[in-house]
Amino acid sequence: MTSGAPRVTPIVSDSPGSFAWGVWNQRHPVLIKQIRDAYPYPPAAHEALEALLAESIAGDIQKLPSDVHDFAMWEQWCDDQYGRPWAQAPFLWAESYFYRRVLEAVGYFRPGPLRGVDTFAPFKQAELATPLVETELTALDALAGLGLSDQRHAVLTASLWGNRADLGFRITAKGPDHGAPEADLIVDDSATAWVILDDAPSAVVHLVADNAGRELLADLVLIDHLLTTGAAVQVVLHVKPQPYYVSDANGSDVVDVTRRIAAAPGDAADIGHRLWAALTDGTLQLRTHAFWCAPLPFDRMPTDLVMELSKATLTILKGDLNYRKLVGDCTWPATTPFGELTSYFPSPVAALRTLKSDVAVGIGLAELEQLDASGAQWRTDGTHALIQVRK
Ligand SMILES: O=P(O)(O)OC[C@H]1O[C@](O)(CO)[C@@H](O)[C@@H]1O
Repeated sequence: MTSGAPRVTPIVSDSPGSFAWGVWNQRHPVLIKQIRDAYPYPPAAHEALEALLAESIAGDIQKLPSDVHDFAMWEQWCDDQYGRPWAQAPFLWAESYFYRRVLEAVGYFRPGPLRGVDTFAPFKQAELATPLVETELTALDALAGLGLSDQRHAVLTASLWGNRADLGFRITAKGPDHGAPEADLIVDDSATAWVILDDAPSAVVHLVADNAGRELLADLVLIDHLLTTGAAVQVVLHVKPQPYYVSDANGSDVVDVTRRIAAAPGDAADIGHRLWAALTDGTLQLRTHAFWCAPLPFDRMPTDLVMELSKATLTILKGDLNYRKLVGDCTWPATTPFGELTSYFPSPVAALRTLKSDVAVGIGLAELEQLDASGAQWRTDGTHALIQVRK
């Protein structure tokens, strides 16, 4: 390298005190305990979970057993990481693989009574039962009385800040998980997103979901708004094919949350029934793909997914992990243009993300200096957010 520019490298977890290090050493021990307590797993599952925890904190990365259904896929995705210390593997790669190994430890894909039972369902269900959900559903009564631009602002920002409610993050997060007064939207390109939709005669929006529970609830309200106002003629909602990153949404979460909205009093019930009808008639399509749980950035998306997303008028990517996969989980200078890093993406793209990991791009220099000078953990504590759009 001849220039003096800083070298951009993948984020790894080997630096004690770093955010990534804390995920393995502080967050995961709590998470593994929560998983062990969530179901009456047999002794072998408890042992496998503890062994995975020890391996991932201080050991080398072991392969999945060769008889698992997705062994060949992981051989393709493995990127030569097997046999390396976990802490030296790219953080993005290692975390996704960790969640696959959790499923292996509890026998999620193995024959038996708990086969296919969502490892994280008890956490997701508890979140849906909180009084906050009731409050949020009641607040929907005020939506219809707003003008279009206020409605747009309300549904988009609810979907954005809903991302703060993720259950993996809550394990070590300190602040409140709702209506944070200190919350700060660092970049707001939302006007561009609406222009993209308004300029298209029959817009089709793809929304790549993140968490179930309150985040998915807000995403579904956004989807209903897009469909009822005609901003989109069709929405395609992408969810994970299996339990992942604790609270990531899968198909049954969409059904549960839609039912929960429809069962509420007031305007929420109408929204819930409209969503149910849209799912039934295909105006709202539900999709999944193995790649959504891959340990890889989106510039390595397989051709079938590229083809599918290339039909989108706009793809909305929710959450922190999708953001890391979109821009690359690397030590980018935070002023690196968002449009430059996402130019490969097959459609115009909007990222709605609260910051819960070190990666951040597309931030103005003055703003960045101010944030850094504040002394706050703004990149990781979930108090800040971005709405970034590339046409
Ligand atoms: O649910 P989200 O917004 O994708 O956030 C999950 C985030 O939590 C973490 O798992 C913490 O490790 C991040 O790695 C990840 O980006």
